[in-house]
Amino acid sequence: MAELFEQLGFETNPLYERIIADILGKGYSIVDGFIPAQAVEILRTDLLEKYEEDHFKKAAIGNRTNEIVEAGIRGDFILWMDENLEDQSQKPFFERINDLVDYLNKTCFLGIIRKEFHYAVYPIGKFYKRHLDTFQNDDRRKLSVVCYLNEDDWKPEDGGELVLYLKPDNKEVPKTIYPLPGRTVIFESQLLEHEVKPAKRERLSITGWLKTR
Ligand SMILES: O=C(O)CCC(=O)C(=O)O
Ligand SMILES: [Fe+2]
Repeated sequence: MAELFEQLGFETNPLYERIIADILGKGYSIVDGFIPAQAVEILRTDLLEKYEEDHFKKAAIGNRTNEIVEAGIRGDFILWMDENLEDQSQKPFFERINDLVDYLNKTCFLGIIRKEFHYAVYPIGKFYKRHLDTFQNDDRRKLSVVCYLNEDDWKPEDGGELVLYLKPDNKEVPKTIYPLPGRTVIFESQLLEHEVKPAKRERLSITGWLKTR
């Protein structure tokens, strides 16, 4: 394959190849430093500014046209991001995502033509119960992408772990992932149930989906 890519003038990217192999092999990939530290800081400042200006809303369950706020299921606040606004703080993030999407489309025939991302804040004590990132009658979400924007001194005791419920050989194996700044988790939206454990400190992130259609 590498040789064919070479003939086509296509350069293989070892990191993206690792992400693809992870997802195909175990359904998820964790990439530390996917968002460089400086960009994380700029995004965090942007998020907090918008949060303090009250632009966020209580996150709902169901899709965008059928939303129900259920505090017993999820307690985070979100703000949808709009790439077209060309917000300078968000530009490096979207460039990074678009580069990955281009690569996935060239190599995996995933046909990702849409994406949606939102900032999320989990205030202290808030969580998101076990769920799947797909809706009834809507299977457009292929990959879920979560990028953490927490402070550098985030510790395991701060809670807010993402738990992926893996099912190798049909046996359930929980995988706990700490929301460390710059860390990005990519997983199969339709296959992997997951939850966010209660945050013991304000927890900041970007969550999004790479979609077909
Ligand atoms: O923030 C996370 O770690 C995951 C968030 C999540 O599962 C969601 O927003 O659907
Ligand atoms: Fe989710």
